[in-house]
Amino acid sequence: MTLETVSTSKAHGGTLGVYKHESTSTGTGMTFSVFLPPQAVEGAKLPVLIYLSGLTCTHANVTDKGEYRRACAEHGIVFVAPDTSPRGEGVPDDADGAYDFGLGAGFYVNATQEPFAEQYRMWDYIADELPALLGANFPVDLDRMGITGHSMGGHGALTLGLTYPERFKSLSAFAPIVAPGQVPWGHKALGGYLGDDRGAWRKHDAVALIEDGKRPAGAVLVDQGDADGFLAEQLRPELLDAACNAAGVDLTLRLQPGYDHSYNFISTFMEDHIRWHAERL
Ligand SMILES: N[C@@H](CCC(=O)N[C@@H](CS)C(=O)NCC(=O)O)C(=O)O
Repeated sequence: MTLETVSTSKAHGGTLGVYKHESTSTGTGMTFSVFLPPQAVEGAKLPVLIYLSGLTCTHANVTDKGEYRRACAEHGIVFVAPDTSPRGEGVPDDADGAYDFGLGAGFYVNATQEPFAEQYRMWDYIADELPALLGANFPVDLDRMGITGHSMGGHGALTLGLTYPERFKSLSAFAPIVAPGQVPWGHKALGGYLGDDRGAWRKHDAVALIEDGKRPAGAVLVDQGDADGFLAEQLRPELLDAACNAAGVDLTLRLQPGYDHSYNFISTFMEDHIRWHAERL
């Protein structure tokens, strides 16, 4: 597992790095960023937070606009931002080049449908390969790992956190797709990657996972802007609220007045999410 360092730069007393490696999950090169806070001194093992990005993003969107570094430096959290899909020569994309499927839209599943099945293996990448890579190359304590994300990445965080509560000890999301089986983005992505078997979709649908008995490691924080243009059709946080209420899952769902779907919203509440994870890791 060789890592290539693309860049490093000092920030808030720590180091922001961008790294590349050849992924065994996707069979492609994958790029991610890591912020090491100043507490990352020789011999330290720090809690780590993985942030999964949304549609159209690479590692760079949250790295440039997420404004997480000051809070991570304060709380001693390592922040990791992976890409949202495999990329590179020969990696298939949406047939029409649409933004909501294919490149930049891996939806954090292992695809079973051709021509995506070989490389679109973002579930394995985030659940297994990336943590192992972090453990081998950075001063992280994998027993103190949390997960968060935005929109499609919020969906990834919720489904991974619900499926592997022993791995992801803290969980939050910004404007997540909570029930892809019930909304257009999810129908397209889960149908395209997993085929027509809706039973397979349920393993990648946070609301269905809760209905089917999965539980997160602890309480869950979700922030959602009420001026988000995707709220009513694609995100539908009320479905998560209802599932959590029925199942006794401790969900803090905050509807934030006036906020949209952008990084202006995410960066506003990022500090709260870093603190949420720091208190639980
Ligand atoms: N306006 C976008 C829709 C996709 C979108 O809003 N993507 C969100 C995540 S779901 C995002 O973070 N975009 C990148 C950014 O704002 O930097 C498009 O049509 O390309």
